[in-house]
Amino acid sequence: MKDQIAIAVIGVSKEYGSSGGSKRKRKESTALLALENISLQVPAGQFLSLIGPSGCGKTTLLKCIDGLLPISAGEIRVNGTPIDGPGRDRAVVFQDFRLLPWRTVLGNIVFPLESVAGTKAEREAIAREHIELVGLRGFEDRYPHQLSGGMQQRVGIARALATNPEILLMDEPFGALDAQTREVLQIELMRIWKKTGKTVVFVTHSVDEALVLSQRVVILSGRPGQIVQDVEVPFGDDAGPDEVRADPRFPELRQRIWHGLRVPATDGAEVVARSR
Ligand SMILES: Nc1ncnc2c1ncn2[C@@H]1O[C@H](COP(=O)(O)OP(=O)(O)OP(=O)(O)O)[C@@H](O)[C@H]1O
Repeated sequence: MKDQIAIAVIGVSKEYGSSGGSKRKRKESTALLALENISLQVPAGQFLSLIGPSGCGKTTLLKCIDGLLPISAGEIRVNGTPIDGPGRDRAVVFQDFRLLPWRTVLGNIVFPLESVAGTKAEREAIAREHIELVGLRGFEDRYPHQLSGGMQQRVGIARALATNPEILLMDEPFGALDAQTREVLQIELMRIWKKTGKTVVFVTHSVDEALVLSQRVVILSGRPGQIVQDVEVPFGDDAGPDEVRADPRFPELRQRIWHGLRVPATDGAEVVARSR
């Protein structure tokens, strides 16, 4: 299982505004090359972070892997099979949680299970297991507006995991949270990742967050996004945020990633990233 390739991105490019209409019309329209010739293999169970300047195509790549967005060139395979749309083997966690406001915590987590076979009692039992996993026992009957941002994102993570996808795609999941909540959820996510063994692709703007969480950091250039560096993170899966930051190798790695982020965009886009 460990050496199996969960996600293979093979020579993928993505151009927005390039489908439909005549060739001349497409050229005249505002076609935009977001990703260019991305190739990436993610072994099963790996925690990989994608980092890059704003607008470099991180979300686009995540959506392409999810199958939500058609690609313009190349191929994406999940467990060796080319994808042609979203599938139950993948789930996404969004920055803005995207919970159903009229449903309780339990109702939100049950929701994706409703299209899956099983009785109501079975679905609720699975949802309760995941409520427990993300530390929300006792909050089953609360509505999203009654929860803090951090708690809402715990629901988002539980909902994504409830259908037992093999791959978790996380699009800046902690970007909307304050620094303290963010760190608490980073620790929680590490615990959940180790317990579930999911393959995780995690988009972030934060170099520190990428280093604290991941086994590997892939750096994209400014638009069109291309892979400029692929960095193995050596701190080990059991190192918490404080230990990672205290590691003598941390400053050098951090510097190396920052350097990678300074590769100028071919279209002159601004290079932006956050240190935390
Ligand atoms: N639906 C769309 N139609 C046209 N262009 C789009 C669309 N979605 C994204 N883009 C453009 O594609 C480029 C990549 O966008 P994307 O959101 O993937 O970048 P990102 O790296 O995730 O950005 P950020 O870090 O700011 O969230 C940007 O220039 C964006 O304006």
